[in-house]
Parts: sequence; C-alpha cells; structure tokens
Amino acid sequence: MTLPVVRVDALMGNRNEDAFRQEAERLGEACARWGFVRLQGLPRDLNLDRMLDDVRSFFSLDENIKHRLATRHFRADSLNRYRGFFPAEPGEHALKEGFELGWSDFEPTDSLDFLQESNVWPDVQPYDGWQSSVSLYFDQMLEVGQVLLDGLETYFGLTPGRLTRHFNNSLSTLRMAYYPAIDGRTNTGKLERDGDQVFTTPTHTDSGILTLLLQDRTGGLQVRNRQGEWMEVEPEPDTLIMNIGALLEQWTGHQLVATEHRVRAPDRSRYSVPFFLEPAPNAEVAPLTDKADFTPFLYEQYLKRKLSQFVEYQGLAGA
Ligand SMILES: O=C(O)CCC(=O)C(=O)O
Ligand SMILES: [Fe+2]
Repeated sequence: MTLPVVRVDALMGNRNEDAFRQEAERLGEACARWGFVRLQGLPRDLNLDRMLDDVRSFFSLDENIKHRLATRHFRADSLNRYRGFFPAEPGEHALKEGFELGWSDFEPTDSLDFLQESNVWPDVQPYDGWQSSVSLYFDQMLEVGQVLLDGLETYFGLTPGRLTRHFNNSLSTLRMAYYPAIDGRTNTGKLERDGDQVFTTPTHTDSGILTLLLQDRTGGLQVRNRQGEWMEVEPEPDTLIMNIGALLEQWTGHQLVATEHRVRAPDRSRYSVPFFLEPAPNAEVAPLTDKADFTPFLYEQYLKRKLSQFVEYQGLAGA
C-alpha cells in the first residue's frame, strides 16, 4: 500500500477549473483517509536537490559556527529561545540535530515575546548565496502550503480565503534535520523501540496545520495506517510528503486526520527538511465545518500552550 499522490500543478496558477476541483477532491479525501499524501507536479523552480545540498552543507559547518546559533536551552548566553540550532542529545528520546528558521522578514526586536524572535544565520555561510537559497525555499514552501489550503477550501466548500487569509505573516517553521548514523556504540538510552527497530524520532503527530517534508534517499519514515499497521514511506525523487497537523484536524472537526509517524534510526547519515505550515499569531481559529465544536481561540494561545509542554521552550514569555 502506498500513499495517494496529489498533483500540485493541477491546483496552481493558470488552472483548469475542472482539473482543479478534481484534484482538490483527491487532496481532501486523501487527507481525510490517510492524513498523509505524496505531492508531485511541484513548481518547476522548486529545486529539492539543491535544498538537500544546502542542508548537508549547513551540518558540515564547523561545530563552533553551529553552536553560536544554538538556542538558550543549549547555550546560556543565546538571545534566541525559539529559532536556532539544537544539537543531538545522545541518551534522550530523539537523536537528531536541527536548525530552525521562521519567516525570513522578521526584524530583530528587543521584545521578550518569542513570537517576535528574528532568525539567526551562520556568521560563515557554507557558500555565498546559501542564505538566499534557503530563504527562497522557505518562501516556496509557504506558497505550496497556500495552494494546498486553497484546494482544501474548495473540498470543504468554504468561501475563498476562509483558511488562506490566516497565513499572511505566518509563524511557519522550516527545520533542517540531520540524523547521525547509529551503530553499536551509540547511546540509544530512551529511544523508542519496536521489535529490533530503534527510532530516532519517536511516534508523534505534528501539532500545526500541515507539514511539507523533504527527505533524502536514506528512508526510515514510517506512518501508521488506519488498521494500526506501520508502513514505510519510501523516498522518491521530485516528491514532497505532506501530512496534516493536529490543529487542522481540530479546526475541521476531525474530518482531516493528523496521523502518527516516526523515523527509524538510520545506519548512515540521514537529512530531512520538514516545513511546518502555521497561521499568523492573531489568526482566529473558529470551527470550519459543522462537525467542529469548540470555542474560538487565537493561534498564538494554542502555540504558547503547546510549546510550554516542551522542555526546550520552558520559560518562554507568556508560555
Ligand atoms: O525527519 C523526518 O523525516 C520526519 C520528522 C518529523 O516527523 C518531524 O520533525 O515532525
Ligand atoms: Fe512529524
């Protein structure tokens, strides 16, 4: 069994209305049934191989350069608590390094509110133009995300803009991730296990709206289907994996599902790039369908509550 394919080109640009409706229906059904989709027919100017090269070159930077970007949880004198680098922590529940960025246009401010936190960038770039290449990828993910939301509006018969309008000034996060190879000497302490398999990202659902995942050719991503069986999502060229987050599940009254997934520990280095599409802080989350029944709230309230559950973010202003 493989995940359904949705063609992004059918949902974009000079679109043919019939093809658009048909693809929006496929997208909605796949998100309702699986919560996971393979995206193909991606924009021509989106260069996935280049992004993976950019990620590998970031993690090959000198350790000191990366550590200067670490968040305060890992580096006491850091000004950043939200956006930045996190090192691998052998013995913990996950085993990966990461570097997280938000919307590239945030200006540095001295506000204590982490929602105002600006990006940090390496003081030595892997190559000239690396930062603009990564920023371009961020903008392209935001655009693909909007195209998909546009399709979901059609699937649910919503007024155009009902969802998409909440994504200007988005709080979306781009994460570059590096999973070191594990071997017999690795401290696998608290890592999740299932039979003889070990997982460097434990079973979870994503918390936001939707995730656009680029993975290299190593493999290891597993998704739990409706029967409760784990299936492997094989890497494929020119493909992104999309999955629904818990907030969109709630927003749609559980008509779309946030599906559990996990990542098996690799025996060689693995690189992946999840882009977590998130609304603007002041987006009002109010029932989207008549199946949804909850009191409206602002996205920033949800985010602060979520983050306060993660030890890395303890002490965030207002969290
Ligand atoms: O690295 C991956 O392939 C997926 C990671 C993931 O599920 C996550 O960061 O939420
Ligand atoms: Fe995830």
